[in-house]
Amino acid sequence: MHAQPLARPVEPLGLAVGREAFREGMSRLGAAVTVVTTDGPAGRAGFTASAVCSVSDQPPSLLVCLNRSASVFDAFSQNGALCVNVLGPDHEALSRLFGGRTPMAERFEAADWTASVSGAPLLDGATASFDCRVVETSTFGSHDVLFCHVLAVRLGGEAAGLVYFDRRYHRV
Ligand SMILES: NC(=O)c1ccc[n+]([C@@H]2O[C@H](COP(=O)([O-])OP(=O)(O)OC[C@H]3O[C@@H](n4cnc5c(N)ncnc54)[C@H](O)[C@@H]3O)[C@@H](O)[C@H]2O)c1
Ligand SMILES: Cc1cc2c(cc1C)N(C[C@H](O)[C@H](O)[C@H](O)COP(=O)(O)O)c1[nH]c(=O)[nH]c(=O)c1N2
Repeated sequence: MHAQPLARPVEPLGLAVGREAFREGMSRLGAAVTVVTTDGPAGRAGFTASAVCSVSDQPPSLLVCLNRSASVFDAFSQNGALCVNVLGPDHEALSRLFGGRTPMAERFEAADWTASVSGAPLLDGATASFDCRVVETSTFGSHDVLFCHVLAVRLGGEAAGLVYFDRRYHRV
């Protein structure tokens, strides 16, 4: 039998990869919703993040992508500690509050928090919380990628979550 030639006619893929096409595609990559917090010399801050990912279990580590234009950027880069709080099905309003343009005090007033080992606020009632020390930072495009060593994990009572998909929240 003869092997098929590898070259195939190029199919039109649709949208050229500009900013809009990229975002349109990414809107279909569903992601868990988290509120990432910090506290320390540069003060308390927090923001909603979906660009959070497990890196390695040895050492236990994860990454968070943070836009350098966010109001919280200086606090995160100076404190060097953060907590990733995985949101549950009832946390949609909290996600909106931490999703921008709300004064920091107002964001934190909407929930109860416990100080973690790193000093970053742990969200009471989170599905899971990862208390972290930032060990390395890479700058790429508009974002900094914060590589974090996980110091402690706290699990909530129920394994239920909130996913952002197609620009809407979905309870899982
Ligand atoms: N990674 C991120 O920084 C990120 C992720 C999700 C949402 N957001 C923010 O929330 C707003 C609303 O988002 P939406 O999902 O409802 O609609 P959208 O059309 O702005 O974004 C669609 C998807 O594109 C990606 N995206 C959006 N802005 C990005 C950015 N600056 N850098 C990298 N990826 C980005 C995300 O995966 C997002 O879910 C956005 O304007 C953005 O500021 C940022
Ligand atoms: C569902 C969802 C998911 C994300 C965001 C928003 C929303 C609604 N935002 C945006 C981020 O939360 C927002 O820019 C910060 O709250 C900072 O806003 P201020 O600059 O403080 O107004 C966001 N930003 C970021 O830097 N990395 C991320 O992964 C995400 N993910």
